[in-house]
Amino acid sequence: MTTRPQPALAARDIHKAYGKHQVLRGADLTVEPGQLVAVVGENGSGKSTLLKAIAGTLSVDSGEVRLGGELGYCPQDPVLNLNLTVDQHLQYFAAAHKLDSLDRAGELVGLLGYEKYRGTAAGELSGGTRQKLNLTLALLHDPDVLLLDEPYQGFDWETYLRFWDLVDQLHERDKAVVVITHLVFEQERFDVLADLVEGRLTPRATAVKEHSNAGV
Ligand SMILES: Nc1ncnc2c1ncn2[C@@H]1O[C@H](COP(=O)(O)OP(=O)(O)OP(=O)(O)O)[C@@H](O)[C@H]1O
Repeated sequence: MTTRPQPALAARDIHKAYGKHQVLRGADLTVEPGQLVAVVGENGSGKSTLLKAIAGTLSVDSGEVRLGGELGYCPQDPVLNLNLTVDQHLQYFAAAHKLDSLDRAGELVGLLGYEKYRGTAAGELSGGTRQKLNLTLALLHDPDVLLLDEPYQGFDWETYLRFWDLVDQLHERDKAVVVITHLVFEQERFDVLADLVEGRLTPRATAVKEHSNAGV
């Protein structure tokens, strides 16, 4: 008998209603290590609700989420303390994750190109730079499973391309990455597109990556 390696993420039969509005109706999502999955769907179809449910920041009505490693979650709206500087955020999050150094933080700040704002309070940052900090905080502890909710909102083109360099590096290092996206032109970057329709996910292997194991 062969044993399959444990998936990085397995969400099963997730149901979530807001009052009488049933948003998730048995959504399933399995992501293997090294897999890059896009969650696509119309506005209001429940993509952010699904990521919050998987991240555990929103309680669900039923269903189960299993993680094969540490989780990093980049929510759509940055959760920052507007009075704290970029460096203070990095220090506090590093302490919360019990990291020995800020090396990875420095690397990420350099990669996303916002070193000059390290001493600036979050409240004084532009929306795009705040989003860079939001993404940095999600990646700081080098998680195995990453949930990114439209992570490049407000990024200029150069930063957008750097974001994809970063995702490529994570992909190569066998991290599992789930990205909510609206951009049709970037969909070929993914191993799997998962359509969220009527509260359930349906996988499609992307044309260029049909070899990959569509794990939804
Ligand atoms: N806290 C809440 N209370 C009540 N309804 C909510 C709440 N959050 C979301 N909803 C509703 O649930 C549905 C799904 O919302 P969600 O934000 O998950 O969709 P989405 O697919 O991420 O949308 P978008 O593409 O616009 O970001 C929407 O109809 C939304 O109005």
